[in-house]
Amino acid sequence: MTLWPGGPWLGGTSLETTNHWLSPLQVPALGLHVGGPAMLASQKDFNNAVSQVKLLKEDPGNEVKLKLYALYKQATEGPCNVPKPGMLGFINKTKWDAWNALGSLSKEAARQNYVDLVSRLSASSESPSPEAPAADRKQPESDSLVVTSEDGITTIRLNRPAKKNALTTQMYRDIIAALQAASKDESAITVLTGSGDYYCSGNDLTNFTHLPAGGLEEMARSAAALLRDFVNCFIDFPKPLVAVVNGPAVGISVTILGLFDVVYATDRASFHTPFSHLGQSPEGCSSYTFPKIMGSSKAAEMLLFGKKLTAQEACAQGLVTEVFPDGTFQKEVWARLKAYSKLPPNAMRISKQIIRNREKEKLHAVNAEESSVLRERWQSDECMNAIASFLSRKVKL
Ligand SMILES: CCCCC/C=C/C(=O)SCCNC(=O)CCNC(=O)[C@H](O)C(C)(C)COP(=O)(O)OP(=O)(O)OC[C@H]1O[C@@H](n2cnc3c(N)ncnc32)[C@H](O)[C@@H]1OP(=O)(O)O
Repeated sequence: MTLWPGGPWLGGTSLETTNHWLSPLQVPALGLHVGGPAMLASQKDFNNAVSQVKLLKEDPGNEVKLKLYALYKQATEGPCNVPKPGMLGFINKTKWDAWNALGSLSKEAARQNYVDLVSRLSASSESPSPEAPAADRKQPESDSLVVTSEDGITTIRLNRPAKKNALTTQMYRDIIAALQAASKDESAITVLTGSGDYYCSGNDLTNFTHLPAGGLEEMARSAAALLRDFVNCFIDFPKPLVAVVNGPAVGISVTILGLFDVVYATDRASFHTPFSHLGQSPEGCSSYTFPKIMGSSKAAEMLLFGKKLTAQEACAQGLVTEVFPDGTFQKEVWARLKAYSKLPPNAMRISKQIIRNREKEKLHAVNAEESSVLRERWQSDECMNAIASFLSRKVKL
């Protein structure tokens, strides 16, 4: 099926015959009204992305083209308000459905999602080979992350036990690179875990003390961009992704659990999202995934009031798949994962796709919004004071 014959809305010619498969999107992107939070992609970024699409080396397929089409329309015209085409106009109806499915997504968020999608497509069309063997994997820049591949399992291990595996800026970047490599390597399953007694104590609060030349505003801008890229990698990760939660988890290490396929926890683990205490707001798509997983009032208790859950409570709420006694945790979990890793990898990928795909655009929109809100929060007195209190040892969570 081609989705791109000339249609009454866009007046393009058949893309397959002209070899300009996205020509319908080349509607002049000039003179469009755009506003919204400064954090989201600018009009210039959007125009660049529209141009970049024409340079993609590979046709991304109809499903992706449909997404690009819907996001373009939403970004330039806002929510779909044209009449639904009749049953006979099948292609136009498919396009209309895609646009309409974006609901009331703001023009700004649609523009951001369009830019993100094009950037991911450009990156993957530039990658030299679809399968990067583990031996060729670029190793993380620091020892704080250890990536290994064995028995069909790629393991990304946070390795900063003296700091409770708090995530430095470099670690976010290394995790992004590790996930990108794992998505293309030969392993069937990817695992995130921690070294030592903690799984992860969340964002390293000293990240906020390294002020760049542009000051607080620039620090918040670049942290929000990094956060968005980091979370996007989890949203888009194509293989089964398992968290092996070897101890307490705090902040972003908890929120992204909603983007994992399976979460195994030791009975020593706890799950804590103290965002209000820190003058911050939820990320990792938890403002969307947590209410879906555990219901809105349980999610609010965690995300607004910072209620810490035990492993058993988190399991009862659906955030954790299964809890194991600490003494046998590693043995039991790895034995199980080794058995799962022998299942046919393509079947697992495809099943994950079916389960997750229809949520992806929504998750990208949520991620863009959460990052944008946090960019403001990080510049607030509430947040600055909370971080100063932790760093001066006045407060511990
Ligand atoms: C760019 C993307 C941003 C994404 C936004 C993310 C948001 C979040 O993740 S919010 C959550 C942030 N995390 C925290 O607020 C946790 C802060 N840490 C603590 O409250 C405690 O350290 C603890 C409860 C996690 C552990 O307490 P305890 O067992 O008593 O151990 P210590 O406090 O002595 O910790 C040992 C050592 O580690 C340092 N450390 C621990 N966590 C962090 C952290 N998140 N950031 C920076 N440093 C951390 C702690 O300061 C100690 O260091 P030393 O004193 O040098 O030994």
